[in-house]
Amino acid sequence: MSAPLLRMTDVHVRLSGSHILQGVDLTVRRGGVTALLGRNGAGKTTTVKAVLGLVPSTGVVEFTGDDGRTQRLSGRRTHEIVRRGIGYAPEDREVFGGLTVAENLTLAERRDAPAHHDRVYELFPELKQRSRQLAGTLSGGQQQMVAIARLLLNDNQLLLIDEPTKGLAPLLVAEVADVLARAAEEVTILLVEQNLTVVRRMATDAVVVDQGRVAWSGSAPDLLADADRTRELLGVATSGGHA
Ligand SMILES: Nc1ncnc2c1ncn2[C@@H]1O[C@H](COP(=O)(O)OP(=O)(O)OP(=O)(O)O)[C@@H](O)[C@H]1O
Repeated sequence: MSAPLLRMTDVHVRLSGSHILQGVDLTVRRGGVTALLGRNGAGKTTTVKAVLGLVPSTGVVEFTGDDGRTQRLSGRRTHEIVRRGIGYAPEDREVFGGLTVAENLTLAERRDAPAHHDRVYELFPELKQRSRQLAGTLSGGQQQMVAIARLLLNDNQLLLIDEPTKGLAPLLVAEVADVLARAAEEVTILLVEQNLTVVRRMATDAVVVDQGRVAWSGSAPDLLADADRTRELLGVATSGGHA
């Protein structure tokens, strides 16, 4: 069996004197969408930041790229980690509102690698139509589309996407879920997501974090099919397929 794309082993994070991650062990399988789930404050964002070297951590984070080489990410600087082919869409999207859609994409180009504008516009024809529109005037869902499109511009192998549907109205949630589904056809995704309808739609695998530790991991459909377990782990009901 080939190595997982990403493996975290016994990762600890301490911030401002608090022990936030207390030995996280998780893997992200190549080719799927792994949902990173958990209650508010469980440690999901911190887990993603630990992969990227955005918070100080101990433990091991390993990445096995398409070339089959396993590389240790822990201890490396964020720009080196990103250059390995790991894209990040943070919770607040960070789209440049005063720039056009096209300018937002151009800014995401990496100097040392080809950028795939054609691929992005093919995947998201809406962005082609709106390429001259200021990103700040886009809907929340469309801004999220720009944020994800920027990640697909480069040859990333793993996307870390943090709560892309947070604070969006239901119609926009559906729009963003479409965007994610299109992105997932191209690249492996680790998705922090509280909306279980979105998780149900695309997640192949799930990891549940609770109080800085992994409380459950396995098949996402299996988890969501088990209403009692989902309620116990996430504190939400799954009846009717809605979060
Ligand atoms: N810089 C920091 N200093 C101190 N505590 C922090 C810091 N950053 C995060 N925390 C705490 O770490 C815990 C985990 O935060 P994290 O953002 O990883 O949770 P989360 O699972 O992503 O939550 P949410 O779903 O609410 O976004 C929280 O209790 C949070 O208050």
